[in-house]
Amino acid sequence: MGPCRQEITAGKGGGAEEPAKPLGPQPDRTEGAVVVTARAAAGRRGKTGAKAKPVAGAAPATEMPGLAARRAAARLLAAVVDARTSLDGLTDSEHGNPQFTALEPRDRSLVRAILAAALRHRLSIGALIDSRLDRPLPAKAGTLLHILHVAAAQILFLDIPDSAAVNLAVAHAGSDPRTRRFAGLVNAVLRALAARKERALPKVLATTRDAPDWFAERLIAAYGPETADQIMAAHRIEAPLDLTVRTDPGGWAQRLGGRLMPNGTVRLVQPGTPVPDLAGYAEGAWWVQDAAASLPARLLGAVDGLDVADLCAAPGGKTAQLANAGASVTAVDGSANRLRRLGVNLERLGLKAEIVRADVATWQPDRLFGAVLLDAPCSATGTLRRHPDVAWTKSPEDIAKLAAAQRRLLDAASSLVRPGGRLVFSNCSLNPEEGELLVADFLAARPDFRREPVGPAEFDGLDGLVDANGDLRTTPADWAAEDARWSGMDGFFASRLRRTG
Ligand SMILES: C[S@@+](CC[C@H](N)C(=O)[O-])C[C@H]1O[C@@H](n2cnc3c(N)ncnc32)[C@H](O)[C@@H]1O
Repeated sequence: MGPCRQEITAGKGGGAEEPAKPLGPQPDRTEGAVVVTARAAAGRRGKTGAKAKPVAGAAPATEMPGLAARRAAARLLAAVVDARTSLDGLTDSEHGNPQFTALEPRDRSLVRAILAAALRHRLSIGALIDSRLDRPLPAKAGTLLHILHVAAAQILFLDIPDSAAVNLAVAHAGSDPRTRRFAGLVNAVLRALAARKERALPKVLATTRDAPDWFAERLIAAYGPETADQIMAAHRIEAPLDLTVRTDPGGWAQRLGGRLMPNGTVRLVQPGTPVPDLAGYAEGAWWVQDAAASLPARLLGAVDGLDVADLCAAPGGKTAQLANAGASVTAVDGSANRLRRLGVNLERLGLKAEIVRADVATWQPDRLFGAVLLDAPCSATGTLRRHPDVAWTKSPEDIAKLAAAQRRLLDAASSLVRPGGRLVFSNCSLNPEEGELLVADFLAARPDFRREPVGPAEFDGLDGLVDANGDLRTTPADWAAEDARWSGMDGFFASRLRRTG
């Protein structure tokens, strides 16, 4: 099954390390083009004459401060783009990649920040690197390319001195037998990139879509070119921190220096404090939940005193909403680890639910439910602002497989609804195959269910988020604000169905 990319507790913070001291040669500030070839070895000159110097007087590569973090960043970037491994798993504090977990917390934050920048701008960075080469790198130059991307992400998007980023990349290349002979090329390309970034970066950002072709094409087909471009632009920016609060959202917005969004979500931008240290966290006044993720559970309507099955429930954002609204919730999920997190989250919030570990496809409880929510595991393409690896780890084939699996889960969920009861199907995908088309297919096969269209005025915040069929459809292009940092929401789909027979 696909990953679940919905948060309830602490988001993973970015943040650069303190500026590293310049090590060895300073970047060449020459504005002219430096065109280098793949054959340019250490000591060769680029066309401007910028000599690719070795790192003079530096400590052995393995001892250079900051090098382990860059190695880990390049290793993880390779795992994401070459092996399509999820970044969440790789950067898990306990079970993540050993090169990552061996780092100090400050370096882990740095690696996360580098990877976020490298993935959010992957094609722009690639275009800028290519523009510094007079011929493509050898086909097998994967490691070299990852070193260049990691350094370019720092030079172009992070608050790290160019000289530190360049020198660490040169040392990194020089310390690896696969890339040693390209250390000079790394030096020359990155120096040239740093020297020209003020002019070249805005140009390339304005003309590049930072998404794989298949991803962009599907967005354009589903939403039209204008909205698709807005969605892809939103993916370049770190998403705000959204909180669902138990009571008094206006008061909490004020206390936390945030904004009250139309649906009652409290939105913060770069709060500068780790989530667990924010006021209200310890006493369970709120939980982290994207504004769009808070909408599907509300489509069940008044649930006070109602028996609700929350299927695929962990880590429990929607369970918490339903329990907070007075429902008697049975939270079902197949993952023991994720259910543990759900339990911890509910405990912090002082909320209760019956927790069941089961495969939703085969779970057969001894009763039916008046309301069922299936928040299905999906491609998570709607969460790309928060998980920029998704575009690079997923493929069109994955989407077809995930849609088929969700269709099976929807059939299983439908068998748990009492006649007359409601079923809400939701996920955080932007692909109609996993949303609109899937529900159309279900309804065509199931005369015992009908769609119960959502009225755009049913509760505050739905304005503009309901499609012609009465389904909820949100994208990162919604809720556009003047300042992009306050804009958007995750891409979500939700359809409300009623069992008639
Ligand atoms: C989108 S996430 C759920 C997010 C959650 N509803 C929330 O609001 O916090 C999908 C969840 O489905 C679970 N899952 C995937 N396949 C499952 C299956 N066949 N049976 C039960 N749970 C499953 C995953 O473990 C994951 O926790």
